Amino acid sequence: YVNDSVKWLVLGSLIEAGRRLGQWLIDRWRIQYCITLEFNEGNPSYEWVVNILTQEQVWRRSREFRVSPPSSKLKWGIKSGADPHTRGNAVYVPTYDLPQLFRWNGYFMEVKRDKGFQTFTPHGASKSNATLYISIYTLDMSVMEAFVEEARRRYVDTNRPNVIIHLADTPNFGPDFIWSNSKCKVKRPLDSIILDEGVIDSILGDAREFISSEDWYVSAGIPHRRGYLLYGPPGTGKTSTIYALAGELGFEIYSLSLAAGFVDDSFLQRAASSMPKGSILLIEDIDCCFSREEDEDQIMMPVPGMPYMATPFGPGRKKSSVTLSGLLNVIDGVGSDDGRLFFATTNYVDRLDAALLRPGRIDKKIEYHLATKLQASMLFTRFFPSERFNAEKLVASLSDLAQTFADAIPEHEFSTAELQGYLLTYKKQPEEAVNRIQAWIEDERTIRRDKEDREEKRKEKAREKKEKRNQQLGPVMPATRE
Ligand SMILES: Nc1ncnc2c1ncn2[C@@H]1O[C@H](COP(=O)(O)OP(=O)(O)OP(=O)(O)O)[C@@H](O)[C@H]1O
Repeated sequence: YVNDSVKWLVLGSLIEAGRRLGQWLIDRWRIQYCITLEFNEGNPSYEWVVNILTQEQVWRRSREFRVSPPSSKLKWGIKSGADPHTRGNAVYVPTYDLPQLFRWNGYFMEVKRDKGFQTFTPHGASKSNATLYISIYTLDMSVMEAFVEEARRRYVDTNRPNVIIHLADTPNFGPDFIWSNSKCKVKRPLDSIILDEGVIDSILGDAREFISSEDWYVSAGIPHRRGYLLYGPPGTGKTSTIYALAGELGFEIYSLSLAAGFVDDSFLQRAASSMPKGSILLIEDIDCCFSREEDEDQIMMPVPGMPYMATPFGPGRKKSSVTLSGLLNVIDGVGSDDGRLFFATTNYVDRLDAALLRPGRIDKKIEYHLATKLQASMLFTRFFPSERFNAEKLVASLSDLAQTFADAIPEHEFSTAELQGYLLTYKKQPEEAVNRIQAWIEDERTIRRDKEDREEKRKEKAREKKEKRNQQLGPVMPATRE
């Protein structure tokens, strides 16, 4: 009995030792003959690899799926030959928690996904940043590059009918987790943007000329970058112009707003440096990082523990955490040798610093205006094209209606977005839209007057509060260093 036990013990030990040796050999073999690539969610390359895995149908043998509504951020839903009109009730996202083996170009590869850790933003939202690991069984390093390049190329091809807009709209807690949200928009035709004649063509021509003259920039020793500032009142088509241009040029947009509290110098720097070639950096509300000394509502807030020191920004004041030097550093660095485009938008051009506006940073400034009569007429015609409306049923012709509509619209008083909003309420009744326009204008004017009165009262109250507080505090010393 003892002999038998010893025999089994020795045999068991031998089997375990053999198993460990086998595992060790497999691990050694993997380390020697396998290249592993890591793709982090929030980095553009994650989207590329997801797209190629979807096209290669790597998920065919997957048995675990996460079900998402189709309206959610569809990183995995971007299918080959993406049809923007396809509608399903749900999207099935393979989880890849177990390694999946597949072949690409004759090479064996393995994909595994790590769910990542849950991060919580100061606003309470949670997000996990997943990581994909792709192991390629080869000694040839060039396969790695070929795979990533192919993934990128296919991603661009897949989304050719669309414009991809990456948004940095969540505070990030990791170095690679910046572009947290991607939207896939159907390309907007340039002629659907109603602007003064030649405006769009001049920007497009300028951008094309810039893209095609990389060699010239290099030989002249000039950084290959081009900056555009689109400024003017809200709702006049600045953002729409950039989206339409990106579609025309086949560029992806990387968009962030300086008004977002979590965007600071370091975030901006990382965001700009994680953009690939052939993309546009779009900074909205660029005026946010310039303080306004003339702001009447500034409330001097006492610094805790130092009653005679004060900071100029009261609670709730929207001031970006990005500094001017941080912003300029990013603009100077954006694609200095990569031919990337930089677009900025603002509603307050007079608040911008001259350092930002100098050529080399902003090369072209385009002003947007509130709608003219001509724009109103063109908008009307776009809303009510003659092919869609049976002219016989209308008392007046569509062109006459467009003219009457335009005549009623005062020049430079309403934005194109406001007119669009009005026309949307009558999208099937062109005559009704014309008949009611005067009443709408009167209503809008009353609403604006009321708003202005309220704003005036609010400012008055803030001024009184400020004076009262200053009297209580005594003289306010500026916060200076000895
Ligand atoms: N000139 C225009 N031509 C066509 N559509 C326009 C125009 N201006 C505004 N619109 C429409 O109004 C809406 C808002 O436009 P958009 O976001 O481009 O304005 P914006 O100038 O960027 O505003 P903001 O300064 O508030 O960001 C969009 O749906 C767009 O289609």
